[in-house]
Amino acid sequence: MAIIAPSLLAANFLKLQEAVEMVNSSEAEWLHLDVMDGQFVPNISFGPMVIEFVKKVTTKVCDVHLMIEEPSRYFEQFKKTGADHINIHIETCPRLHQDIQQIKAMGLKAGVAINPHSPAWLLSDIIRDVDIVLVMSVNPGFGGQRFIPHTIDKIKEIKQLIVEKDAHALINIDGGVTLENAAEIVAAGADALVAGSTVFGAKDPVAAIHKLKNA
Ligand SMILES: O=C(CO)[C@@H](O)[C@H](O)COP(=O)(O)O
Ligand SMILES: [Co+2]
Repeated sequence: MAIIAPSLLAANFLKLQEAVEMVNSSEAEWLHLDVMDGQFVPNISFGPMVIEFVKKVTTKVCDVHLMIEEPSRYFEQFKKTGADHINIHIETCPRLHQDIQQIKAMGLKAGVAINPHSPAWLLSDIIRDVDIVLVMSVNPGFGGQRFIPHTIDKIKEIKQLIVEKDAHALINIDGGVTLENAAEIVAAGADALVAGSTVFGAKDPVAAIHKLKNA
């Protein structure tokens, strides 16, 4: 069964506490928090101040996805406000190895996120150092987009790389995950699924999480 990480980006921001409490009452293990800076991605979402309040209510693991330029400037701040995982993009980090070591030295799990255009082999020399690979199955910046089909092959390639390199990273898929495609994504090798609109757009979000988990 996959780990489920509902993305708060799709919640009603006027009712964030209700959204976090709904996730608390569900079978989800992680809470995915999308931080966007209007530079690396065209959208601006929320930052450490919001996460600090979310952390006071959530009982789940805080999986922070940094879609920002020079993310290392903010590692300390995100740790302080409650991140358990910090995911950074391979596309924004010229010193990725150093940044990953820094996240782990703070006692957090380190994830590397990879955009749809970046090939799986780029992970070859970092895969043994990371706890999570966050595979973007949409172009980052917005919720509610359609899953890019070639991600399925990419998941298989990354899974193979993990086996070949005797690595232990979890594969987390982010973007366009639905009740219809979740089973195929898990069958390809995904360990975790981020879901924004599928969860928060559902009439019964707790049931949607249950269905994703059992996909
Ligand atoms: O990082 C991102 C988007 O950039 C995601 O985490 C989205 O928030 C997922 O939303 P859905 O595609 O599930 O609606
Ligand atoms: Co995300």
